[in-house]
Amino acid sequence: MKKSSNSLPADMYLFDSPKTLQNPLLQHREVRSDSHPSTPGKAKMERNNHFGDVQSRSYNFFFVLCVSLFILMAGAYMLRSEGPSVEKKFIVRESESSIPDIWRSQAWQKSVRESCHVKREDGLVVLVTGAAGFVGSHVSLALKKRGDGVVGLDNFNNYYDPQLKRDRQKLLDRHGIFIIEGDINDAVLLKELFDMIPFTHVMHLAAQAGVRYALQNPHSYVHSNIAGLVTLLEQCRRANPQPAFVWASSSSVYGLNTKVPFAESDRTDQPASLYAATKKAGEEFVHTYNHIYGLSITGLRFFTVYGPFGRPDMAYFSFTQNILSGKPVTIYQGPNKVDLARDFTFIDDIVKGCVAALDTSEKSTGTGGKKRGPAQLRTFNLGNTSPVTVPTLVNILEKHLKVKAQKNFVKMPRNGDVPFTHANVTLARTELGYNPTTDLNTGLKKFVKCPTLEPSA
Ligand SMILES: O=C(O)[C@H]1O[C@H](OP(=O)(O)OP(=O)(O)OC[C@H]2O[C@@H](n3ccc(=O)[nH]c3=O)[C@H](O)[C@@H]2O)[C@H](O)[C@@H](O)[C@H]1O
Repeated sequence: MKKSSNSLPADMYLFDSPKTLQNPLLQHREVRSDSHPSTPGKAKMERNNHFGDVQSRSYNFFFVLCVSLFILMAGAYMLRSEGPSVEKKFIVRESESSIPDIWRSQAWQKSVRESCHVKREDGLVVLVTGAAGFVGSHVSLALKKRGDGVVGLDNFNNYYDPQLKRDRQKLLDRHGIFIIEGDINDAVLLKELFDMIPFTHVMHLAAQAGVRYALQNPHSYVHSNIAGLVTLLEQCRRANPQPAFVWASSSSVYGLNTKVPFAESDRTDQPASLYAATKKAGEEFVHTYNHIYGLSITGLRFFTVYGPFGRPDMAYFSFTQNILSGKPVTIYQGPNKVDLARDFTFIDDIVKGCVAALDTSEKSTGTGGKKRGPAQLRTFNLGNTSPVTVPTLVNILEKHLKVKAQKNFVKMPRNGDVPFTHANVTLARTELGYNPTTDLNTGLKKFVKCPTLEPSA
């Protein structure tokens, strides 16, 4: 068993410039209404009354049919269009003829190769998906700083302010990490990339995150967390050499499980949200790829990760913005006004868990799509092991911000939330040397100092 000794230098938290972060839920896609069916002509009806009646009735029928079809199609389109237009950047290229010139350019290929350059003995060569995201940017930096080769892949979608992702990209760029702007559903891009670089590992962190947003845009979860995952796994199983695959599942897979603390062997067949259902589905898919193709796979169930450079859609972040701008915070409560609780886990602890998972991954056993023997398949909880209630989270924020919060307590809506999470990390401790050391008070103090924070507009 190898243990990770990675630690993160303080300068990884420095942003180029503070930015005001927008609420992604306020963005809407416009619905087109300029395509009406054409009206049937009158001329033939006037030439023959009888035939005209029949024809008129069939024209009327045809007209009603067209209008009904139009309404159905418009309705379907409007349903798909709710919420931010996260889907607009999705690209599914089907042939090599559609490869953009830039990928063929020497400059682009040089950027990819240099980013993947390994600077330590036995260093890894890692593709990090979601590298402009919260966890992805931190993990990429940690790997690069110890001498591994790292290239990122991110579609820079607008689920939350893409400027934050661009700021992370600039930081990674300063450390020699190139992020390819592309989608995990783009099989042609993936093939091109794997043909160029023999990745030893894939750290798959790209996902449609957020529990409550799944009510508004379920398709984006299916697209990223299921279709995108399968596209990436397809590429990994065909690759020669096959990389070891480490990916982000979620504490949300425990769903309605009431046995605490949550252990990896507990029930995960009762998801409470569509987000959870897609992560659980992902766990089933990776099992299949391990079984059929010999891919070495490690799934990490993250428990409510927070910290500097974080996600503005999460409660600790949006609460901070609201407190700073004098707006109330809405605190959900369970039945009988029971406080909700989360096993909030600080980003540095999560990064150590991710790096340790990469370091302890065994090689995949297949080559070029054929399994040669059984391969490693693991699942670990990465949590903090000490749940904290949401009102306590707000109290800690008030203390560090030195501002009193206006608190609105409301009954928890039926939005996919679960009342509490609590990780048992015995397995990760034993096999990864995982040892979370940052309590919520210390972690939020670091978060509040992050220069990206500004009051909400
Ligand atoms: O571990 C995970 O698997 C997930 O963690 C995270 O989900 P959650 O644990 O739901 O975090 P987060 O939104 O910060 O809400 C925290 C608490 O505040 C409560 N909450 C939230 C909003 C609000 O307005 N009021 C409120 O009380 C809310 O009811 C909850 O009790 C990731 O977003 C998700 O992508 C996934 O990774």
